[in-house]
Amino acid sequence: MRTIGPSELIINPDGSIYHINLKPEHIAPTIIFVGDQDRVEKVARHFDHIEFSTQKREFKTIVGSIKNKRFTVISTGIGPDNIDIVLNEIDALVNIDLKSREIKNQLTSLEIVRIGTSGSLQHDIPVDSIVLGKYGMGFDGVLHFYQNQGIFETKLENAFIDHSGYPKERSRPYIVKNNPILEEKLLSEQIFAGITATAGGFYGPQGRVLRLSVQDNLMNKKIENFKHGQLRITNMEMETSVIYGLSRLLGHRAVSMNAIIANRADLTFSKDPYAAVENLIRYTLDKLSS
Ligand SMILES: O=P(O)(O)O[C@H]1O[C@H](CO)[C@@H](O)[C@H]1O
Ligand SMILES: O=c1cc[nH]c(=O)[nH]1
Repeated sequence: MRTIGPSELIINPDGSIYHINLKPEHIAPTIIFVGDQDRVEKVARHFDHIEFSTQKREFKTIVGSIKNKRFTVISTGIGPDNIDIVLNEIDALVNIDLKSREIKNQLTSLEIVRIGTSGSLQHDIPVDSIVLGKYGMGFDGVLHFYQNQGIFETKLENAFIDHSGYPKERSRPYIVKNNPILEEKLLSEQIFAGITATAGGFYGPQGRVLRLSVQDNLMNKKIENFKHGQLRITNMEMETSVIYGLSRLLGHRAVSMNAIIANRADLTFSKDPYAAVENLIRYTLDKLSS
């Protein structure tokens, strides 16, 4: 059995894992990811009981329960690179024996739900609505650093690359499906569903122009126009592709839910983004705890 060295799996003196400062007992079967550390308490406000709370850097965690169902809610901060840290460390807490530094024989599969914010790319998906990502489309490149055979939707990727004339000097966009059983639990007629695109930045990588021009100012239009059967790219944010990709590789079940706070096609922004997020928190917790 392979032993994982101290430079690769870093354990703090108190026995917690390096960045997120958690121990195995802090990982509930259902994990909620939020970007903003202040959103952790907004989720936990709905818990009947709170058992633990901690924070290191942008990674704030509260463990609690609703009707005896246990949740760990953790802030991931901004961006796909942070998901690489949080998801690998959470997986290590359940699937690696921290004492022997060996991978366990019996692996645990977690339910992972992102409660995030995002920009809509479609005129008919307005601000303050909710979008569930059936697929994550990664412009970020993180999944290309892993052995990723069998998890990508290659046909769909090729159709998008042909449609958009995606620049060769960027990393190849990759597409990974969510967990359909968890999707069924979370979907309803009240919300939109489609491909959630993930960018490695908020401005240029999402086609926003302030002082700097972008390499291809038609890219958002091409993303908006892409159709594959019934599927289209609904929204853009900065985490979903890596959540879906790493969850598939590690055997976890993930779905990403986003409150639409900006409409990029209409150039509009929510008048009350906090109310939109609160609405998504209530919707998601209700579905997960019923
Ligand atoms: O509100 P959160 O969950 O952080 O999500 C979105 O907001 C951040 C950018 O403002 C990115 O993390 C993006 O994905
Ligand atoms: O447009 C948006 C809105 C929220 N988060 C993003 O990453 N993009």
